Amino acid sequence: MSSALMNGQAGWSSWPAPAKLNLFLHIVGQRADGYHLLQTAFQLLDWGDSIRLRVRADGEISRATELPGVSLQSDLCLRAAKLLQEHAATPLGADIAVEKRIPMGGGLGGGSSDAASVLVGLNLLWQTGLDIDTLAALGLRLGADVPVFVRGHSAWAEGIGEELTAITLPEQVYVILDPQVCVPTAELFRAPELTRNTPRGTIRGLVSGELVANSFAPVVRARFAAVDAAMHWLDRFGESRLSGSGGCVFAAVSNIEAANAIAQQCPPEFVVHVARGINVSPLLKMAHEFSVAG
Ligand SMILES: C[C@](O)(CO)[C@H](O)COP(=O)(O)OP(=O)(O)OC[C@H]1O[C@@H](n2ccc(N)nc2=O)[C@H](O)[C@@H]1O
Ligand SMILES: Nc1ncnc2c1ncn2[C@@H]1O[C@H](COP(=O)(O)OP(=O)(O)OP(=O)(O)O)[C@@H](O)[C@H]1O
Repeated sequence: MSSALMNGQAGWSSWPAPAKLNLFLHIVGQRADGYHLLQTAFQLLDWGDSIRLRVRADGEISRATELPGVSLQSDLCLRAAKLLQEHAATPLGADIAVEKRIPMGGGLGGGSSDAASVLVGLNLLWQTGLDIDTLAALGLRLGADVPVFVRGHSAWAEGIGEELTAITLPEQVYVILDPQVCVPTAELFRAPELTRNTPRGTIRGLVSGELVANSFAPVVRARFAAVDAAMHWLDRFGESRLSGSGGCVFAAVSNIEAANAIAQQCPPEFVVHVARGINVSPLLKMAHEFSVAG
């Protein structure tokens, strides 16, 4: 492996795990097993977590950094590594460190992206040779949002989020507000007041800017006052939207300078991030560089 891909400490390599926004999200039905059918647009961002991986010869899979509030059993990075290890029947193990920037339970897909980066990174480091379709299918067993991060392209999504069509969107700047509330996704999907028959949209509608609604927004705004307040505040600068099941909210702005000016005015109860939409994930680029470096 090229030494340029190692991050200086013996045996460790660093893998990006970008955040996502759901540019819109329509819940259009429900499957017999209770999972919801939706339409959404996943916009990958140039901002996110970093995962560091180090191969172990003894087969152990171990967490090298603490993830507050996340037990070893529920840690998506450890679960991703174990799933790949079992599926590929490799005797190798790994140490996994996460540099967390994406707020947990914020609707920005942090846990899912971390899991995807572990799957893609270890598949290369362990030389298990699984193709992207197999990795995406393994990822889907960990969460509905994992496949888009494995495939590494902003995408139109249907089904439960796994039927993906890569799309190329303008690389827009976004101001993202984190109202610092952890919204439990499963509980939101169970909400009796959730609209489950939103009319279907089209990619053309997305591109023309008609599709901005999120079926979760009325429910989340009614249940979490901080999310409602964040959307009200952001509405002064652009049409605010909810990402995923929340609690993070965002608005598109014309350029970085405008975004930074808005960020500077942000009230202290919200954490603000400025990020740019990207069509291709840095994970995909890293995987390519790694493969080329051999
Ligand atoms: C809201 C979104 O973030 C939009 O991108 C995703 O649909 C949620 O994806 P995720 O966080 O990866 O969620 P998962 O871990 O797969 O699912 C958590 C729980 O939410 C419910 N769930 C999830 C996805 C879906 N399409 N329908 C559901 O009803 C299920 O009860 C599931 O047990
Ligand atoms: N590596 C991880 N990073 C973040 N959360 C993790 C991780 N591993 C397990 N989790 C658990 O998963 C839960 C959801 O985390 P995540 O940050 O992906 O939420 P989210 O952004 O709302 O996801 P989504 O947008 O996919 O619904 C967390 O509350 C946490 O308990």
